[in-house]
Amino acid sequence: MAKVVYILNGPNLNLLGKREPEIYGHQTLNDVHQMCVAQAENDGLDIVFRQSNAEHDLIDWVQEAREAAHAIIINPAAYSHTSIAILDALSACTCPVIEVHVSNIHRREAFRHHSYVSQKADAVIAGCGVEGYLLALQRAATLLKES
Ligand SMILES: O=C1C[C@@](O)(C(=O)O)C[C@@H](O)[C@@H]1O
Repeated sequence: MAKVVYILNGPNLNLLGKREPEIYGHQTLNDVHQMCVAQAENDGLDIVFRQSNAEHDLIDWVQEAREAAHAIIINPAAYSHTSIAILDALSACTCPVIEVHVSNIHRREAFRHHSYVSQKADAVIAGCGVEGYLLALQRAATLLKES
């Protein structure tokens, strides 16, 4: 049975490709989904790919992933900087957690420099554009081969 990686996306990432392209680039979330499907196939992984603008959806999906996923890749978007609830949900998981940000949050406004989620994340990828999702999947594949 293939191992399962949940890829969860937070608020406003549905606007990827349209929203501030000078920061987030021109590829859409659907493009990212397709790229992830292709890479996961190569690595023999199954992915569950979701986006929500609602914090409670992300918490429910992390709780679902706690039972169903072998690894979690999450771009919590603005909730990275505010959500102790998402941190708590992730902290209840024993599988690897990889945090992704399309932009380099450390080169942006000061309020983006701190992420609650990073306290739990095994790895953080920021500033690699949407390629960051592929790097995260690659890392998840390595960790899951080791486990
Ligand atoms: O919505 C986002 C996207 C983001 O997580 C990124 O992918 O670069 C960075 C966050 O600060 C921002 O709120």
